[in-house]
Amino acid sequence: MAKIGLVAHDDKKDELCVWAARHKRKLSEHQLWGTGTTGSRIIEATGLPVGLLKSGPLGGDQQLGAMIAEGRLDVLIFFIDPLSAQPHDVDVKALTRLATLYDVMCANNEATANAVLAYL
Ligand SMILES: O=C(CO)COP(=O)(O)O
Repeated sequence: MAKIGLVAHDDKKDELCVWAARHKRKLSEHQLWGTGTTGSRIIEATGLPVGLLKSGPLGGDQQLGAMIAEGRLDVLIFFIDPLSAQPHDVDVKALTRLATLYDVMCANNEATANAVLAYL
């Protein structure tokens, strides 16, 4: 069982919810964590249990980063919106940086998320 973090920027939340619903059975085999809004939307969309952290801009990205640094997260599924500026861009960069540093599987789009989930 892998520990998976789920995050999406606002314009990507629908896409992540549809993806999570499509992969509900496989995701149910793993322990799920999400930033506040994304995690709540995934619970609504799938009924899967998701541990809720703070909303991303309020520290949720940093909480996921801390989980990575402490070895408590195996996979990060983070649908980033490449077309919008984020007020908390430094947090976004810190999270993806820690995922890279700690060699955590990190999927920033649907194609990669599919590949990661197929691997698990
Ligand atoms: O901002 C986010 C990722 O950077 C996600 O946070 P929310 O899921 O709370 O919207």
